[in-house]
Amino acid sequence: MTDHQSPSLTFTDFGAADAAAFLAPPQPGDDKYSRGVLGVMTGSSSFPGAALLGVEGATRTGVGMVRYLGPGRATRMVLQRRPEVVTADGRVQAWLIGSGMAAEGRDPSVTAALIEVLSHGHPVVVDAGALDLLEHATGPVVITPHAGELLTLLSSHGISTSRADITADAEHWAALTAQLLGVTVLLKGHLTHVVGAAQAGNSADRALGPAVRVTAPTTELATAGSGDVLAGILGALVATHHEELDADDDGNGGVLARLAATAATLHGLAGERASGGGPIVALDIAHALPATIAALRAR
Ligand SMILES: NC(=O)C1=CN([C@@H]2O[C@H](COP(=O)(O)OP(=O)(O)OC[C@H]3O[C@@H](n4cnc5c(N)ncnc54)[C@H](O)[C@@H]3O)[C@@H](O)[C@H]2O)[C@@H](O)CC1
Ligand SMILES: Nc1ncnc2c1ncn2[C@@H]1O[C@H](COP(=O)(O)OP(=O)(O)O)[C@@H](O)[C@H]1O
Repeated sequence: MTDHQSPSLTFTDFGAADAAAFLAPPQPGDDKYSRGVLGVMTGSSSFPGAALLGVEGATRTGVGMVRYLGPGRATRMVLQRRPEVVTADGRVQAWLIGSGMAAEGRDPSVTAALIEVLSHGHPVVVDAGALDLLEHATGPVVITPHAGELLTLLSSHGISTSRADITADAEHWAALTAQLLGVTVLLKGHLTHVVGAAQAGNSADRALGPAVRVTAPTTELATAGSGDVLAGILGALVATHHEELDADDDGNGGVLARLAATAATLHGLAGERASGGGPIVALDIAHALPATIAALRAR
């Protein structure tokens, strides 16, 4: 526990029925652009695989198009496996940034590109190695830290806690972070906690909510790259729901929080389907997404 006050929120369970509401198929009048284009700036020479994992998560969730902009080796890996991905710059409706990057030692040109993305005003999913750049965001942001990444983020704001504390009291720390930073928080773990936050206002009077909890249906999700796939799933959902996000005027980031909880739910159910009781690798989660989405739509 901690001395830092967090808003008193009541967390409710978010499950398959809630997620199904955000998984409708495209409409007859849709095309790839109207469905939504996701820009992805992820991966590095140290972690090129994270780029592919996020792109697989996004494309298997269903999205009009993915534009991947990253380092050469990661780009080659992405294109080799997913020739559908466009690697030219252009218009997007949402961004996914930071997976497979490390804030420390990040190339200045990469930092500048990430800051430019954040300053465009599009919704952005911010993961791993871009979490230090939140102050540059001008549009809605959802962050996807695990407890260790949240610890680093909070210490950069002068808040000292521990990884164990964050895990033990995830509701508190997710709510405190949402209130402090004005971003929707998806705090990963066996239980994933999501708190929506209004961008506007300051930490003293910021509107928060909804606050929801997603329980993982399998512990096999605890494997390298699993979170990179989750970030891709969320990126696709944000891109394909950009119009609902634009119209979200309830002042507390409600749509973004529900999309985040949908991503965690889908990720868990796909992992469970892929596992069938046995071990999985991260790509298995991505591959199980279409059948998982079909099952949720059929409910
Ligand atoms: N295939 C890939 O390219 C993958 C890339 N990843 C990327 O790797 C970056 C770092 O993510 P992490 O979640 O590892 O960051 P963490 O903050 O959990 O860990 C940072 C570093 O601490 C060390 N560490 C922490 N706990 C440890 C333990 N129990 N045993 C041994 N070493 C430990 C590791 O050296 C690790 O690199 C992110 O950008 C992430 O997206 C990971 O998602 C794993 C897969
Ligand atoms: N014990 C667990 N049971 C169920 N899910 C877990 C467990 N541990 C981690 N996860 C899930 O696995 C994913 C791990 O993400 P992350 O820590 O970012 O790993 P990586 O950086 O290797 O992708 C998250 O979605 C998290 O919720």
